[in-house]
Order: sequence, then structure tokens, then C-alpha cells
Amino acid sequence: MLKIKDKEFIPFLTEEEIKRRVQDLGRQISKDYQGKNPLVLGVLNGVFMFFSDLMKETDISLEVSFVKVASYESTGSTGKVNDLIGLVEDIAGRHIIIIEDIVDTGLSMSHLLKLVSSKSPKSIAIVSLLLKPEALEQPIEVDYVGFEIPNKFVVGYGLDYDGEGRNLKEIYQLK
Ligand SMILES: O=P(O)(O)OC[C@H]1O[C@H](OP(=O)(O)OP(=O)(O)O)[C@H](O)[C@@H]1O
Ligand code: HPA
Repeated sequence: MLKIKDKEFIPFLTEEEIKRRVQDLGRQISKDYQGKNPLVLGVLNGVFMFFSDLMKETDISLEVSFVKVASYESTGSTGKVNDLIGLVEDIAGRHIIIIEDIVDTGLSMSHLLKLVSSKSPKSIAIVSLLLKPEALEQPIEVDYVGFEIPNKFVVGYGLDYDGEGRNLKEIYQLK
């Protein structure tokens, strides 16, 4: 059991389970993007740990960049997405791979997809370590999913509860 502030969490995904799945995803992305020199776009903050581990499991030439959006306060979506660091690269004609730690309601990703697709990329793919199919409010198709999970709040491996818990090696679920 883990306590963060006022909430209790139970173990959900181990370090080993996450590692194995990240290796699979890295292998698959390398195979699919060989010779395409994609621009891999991480969505801060939550993605930092997954992004770094995933990139180490790829063995193709690629470029990386980041955007920063925020929509969550405490354990709930605020219903609006704020751009905190925008897209600075020229992405016209590039293969774009958007990397997220979690697609929950889909609001953040739908916002990002609009932003990215308005700049004429050659292709867009979405990678998310976690997906909550039951929570989706927008019709988002995630091309590479690490784990489909139930509609419960999770923390760890980049994901926070009220700013804390991002440095945990494992993922925990709200009790
Ligand atoms: O599908 P949604 O319901 O939009 O939720 C997913 C988004 O929420 C989290 O970010 P958050 O806004 O908490 O910012 P953070 O990455 O800085 O924690 C997560 O990293 C996704 O970007
Ligand atoms: O379940 C979650 N945990 C942490 N951050 C999140 N952002 C969207 N969903 C979640």
C-alpha cells in the first residue's frame, strides 16, 4: 500500500511488466519507422520517464521534441487543455509520433491532434503507455498502446497525484 497526501494506492503494474512492454513497443516502432526519420513528440510532464525508456529501446534514426499541455488538477480533468509549451519545430512533411503517458478522457490528445494536423505533417501516430477505454470521451485511435487499464486513477512512472508520485518505478492504482 502507498499513501500520497490524502489518498491510498495499491500496486498495479510492476517495474518488470512496464519494462517488458516498453521493449516491445520500442521494437515495433523501430520496425515501422525504419528509414522514415520520424519526429517523436513527447507530451510533458507525465511522459518524461516513459519517453526516455522508450527511446532507449529504439534503434533507428529519429529526432525528439516536446510540447507541454495540462488539463488535470488533483484526480480529475478540468475539461480544458492549456498549451504551456507550444510546438516549435517545422513539422510539415514529417512523420510525427506523439508520445503520451496516458490517454484518459482523450481531451488532451484531441487538442494535440488538431494542433499537429493543422501543420501538414506527412503522417501522425499516437503512442500511449496507458489507455482507459471506458473513460474516452473523444474518438481517439491510439496506434501503439502499452496497457489498456480500467477507469481508475493511477500514479507512478511519470504520472502524478497532485504533483507527487512521478518518480515511482511502478504504477499504482487508487484503492
Ligand atoms: O485524456 P485526458 O483526460 O486529457 O488525460 C490525459 C492527460 O492528462 C495528463 O496530463 P496532465 O494534464 O495531468 O499534465 P501532466 O502531464 O503535467 O501531469 C496526461 O499526461 C495526459 O496528457
Ligand atoms: O489516472 C491518471 N493518473 C494521473 N494523471 C492522469 N491524467 C489523466 N489520467 C490520469
